[in-house]
Amino acid sequence: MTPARVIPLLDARSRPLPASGRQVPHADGSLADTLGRPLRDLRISVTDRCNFRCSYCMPKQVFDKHYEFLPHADLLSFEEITRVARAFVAQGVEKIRITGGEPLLRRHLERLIAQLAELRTPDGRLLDLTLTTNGSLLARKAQALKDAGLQRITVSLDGLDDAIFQRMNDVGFPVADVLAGIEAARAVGLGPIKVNMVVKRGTNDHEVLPMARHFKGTGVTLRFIEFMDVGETNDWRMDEVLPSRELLQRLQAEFDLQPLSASAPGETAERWGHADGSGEIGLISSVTQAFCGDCNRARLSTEGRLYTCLFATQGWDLRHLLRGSAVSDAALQDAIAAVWSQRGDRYSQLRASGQALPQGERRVEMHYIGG
Ligand SMILES: Nc1nc2c(ncn2[C@@H]2O[C@H](COP(=O)(O)OP(=O)(O)OP(=O)(O)O)[C@@H](O)[C@H]2O)c(=O)[nH]1
Ligand SMILES: C[S@@+](CC[C@H](N)C(=O)[O-])C[C@H]1O[C@@H](n2cnc3c(N)ncnc32)[C@H](O)[C@@H]1O
Ligand code: SF4
Ligand code: SF4
Repeated sequence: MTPARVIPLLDARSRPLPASGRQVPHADGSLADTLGRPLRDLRISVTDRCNFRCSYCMPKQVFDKHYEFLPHADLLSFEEITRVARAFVAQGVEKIRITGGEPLLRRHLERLIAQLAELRTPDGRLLDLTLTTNGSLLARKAQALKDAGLQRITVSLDGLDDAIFQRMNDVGFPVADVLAGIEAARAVGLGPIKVNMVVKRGTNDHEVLPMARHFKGTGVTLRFIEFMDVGETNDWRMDEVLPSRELLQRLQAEFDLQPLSASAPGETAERWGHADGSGEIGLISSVTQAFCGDCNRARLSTEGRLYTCLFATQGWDLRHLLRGSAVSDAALQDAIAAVWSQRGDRYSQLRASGQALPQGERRVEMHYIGG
C-alpha cells in the first residue's frame, strides 16, 4: 500500500513570480534585497532522498511511514540546474553548494559538478564550488568529485562514539566509515575540509570535547551547529538546544581559543582559533544569535523552486518557467532579480526577538530545500 503523503512538501500555491520592480542596488552596485543584502550564495538540493534518518532532519517515524519521495521526472535535470545556476551567477552568486537530502545518492552527480565547474563570474573568476554530505559514500566517490572540479567539501558527523552517532543517524551507520570518507577527501585534495556537528543537548553534547580533540591539529575545521527549528517534523524543543555561548565555555575550559575575524561577508559560523596555531573551530548559532542581517543565501529545491529563506513556507516555481515556452536566459535572470529585490526574510531574527512569525502554513523541510 502506498503511504499517504502527509507532508505537503509541494505547496500547491507556489508563489507567482513577481513582475520586475524598481531594484535598489547593493553598495557595490550589485543586486540587493529590501534589507540591502546582496545575492552571493546558491545552495542547490539535488535530491530529497537520504540513506540516513537523522532525528533532527528526517525523523524515521515520519519519513519511513508517511512520506513519498519526489518522482524522478519532477527533479530538475543537470542541464536545467546548470542553466538556473548560470542565471544566478550572472546576478551576483559567487558560491555554489550542492546539498540535499544526501547529494551523493544522485546518480552521475560528477557530471553536474563538471558543468557547474565551467561557470565563471561576470568578471571571469572561478566559483567557490562545494558540497555538503553525510560522508557515507564519500570514500568511494571522492576522487570522481575532485576530478570533476569540486573544490572543497563539508562532511556532517555528530559524534565519535558509535552508539551516539547511530542514535543521531538512526540507521546504524558507523563512525569509522564517515572518517574514512573524510580521509579520502583529504587524500584527493578536496579542501579545506569542514565537519558539521549538530548538537542536541542530552543526546550528543558529550561528544563536543572528544570531537574537538579529534580534529585539533588535523587541518579540518569542526563547526558546531545549534539544533534548529527548521521544518515541521523534527519535534524541536528549545531545551534540546545547547547555546553556542555555553558550548564555547565548555571548549574554553580545555582549549585556549581566540576569536578570528570572518573570512567572508555573510558567513554562518563565528570562527575561533586555537592559540597554539593548531587550527580553528566554528560556532553556528542560528537559534541564539541569528545571522539574518547579512544573509546572502538563496536555495534551489530538488524540483526547481527558488526559496529565499531556510524557514520559508513557499517558493517560486522556476521549473515551470524552464519547461514552459522557450524562456530566454535574460528572462530567467529577470525573474531571479525580481524575487531577490523583493526579499525581506529574517526568520531567525524575528523568532529571537519574539516578533510575529508567519502562521498557518507548513515550513519546508531541510532535506528538501537543501541544508
Ligand atoms: N538559520 C540558518 N542556518 C543556516 C543558513 N545557512 C546555513 N545554515 C546552517 O549552517 C549549517 C552550515 O552551513 P554550511 O552548509 O556548511 O554552509 P556555510 O556555513 O555557508 O559554509 P562555508 O562556506 O564553508 O562557510 C547548515 O547546515 C545550517 O544548519 C541560513 O541561511 N540560515
Ligand atoms: C540537510 S543536510 C544535507 C546534506 C547531507 N545529507 C548532510 O547531512 O551533510 C545539510 C546540513 O544540515 C544540517 N541540519 C539538518 N537539520 C538540522 C537542524 N534541525 N538543525 C541544524 N542543522 C541541521 C545537517 O547536520 C547537515 O550538516
Ligand atoms: S541531515 Fe543530511 S544525512 Fe541527516 S537525514 Fe538530513 S539529509 Fe540525511
Ligand atoms: S533564517 Fe532565513 S534570512 Fe535568516 S539567516 Fe537563515 S535563511 Fe537567512
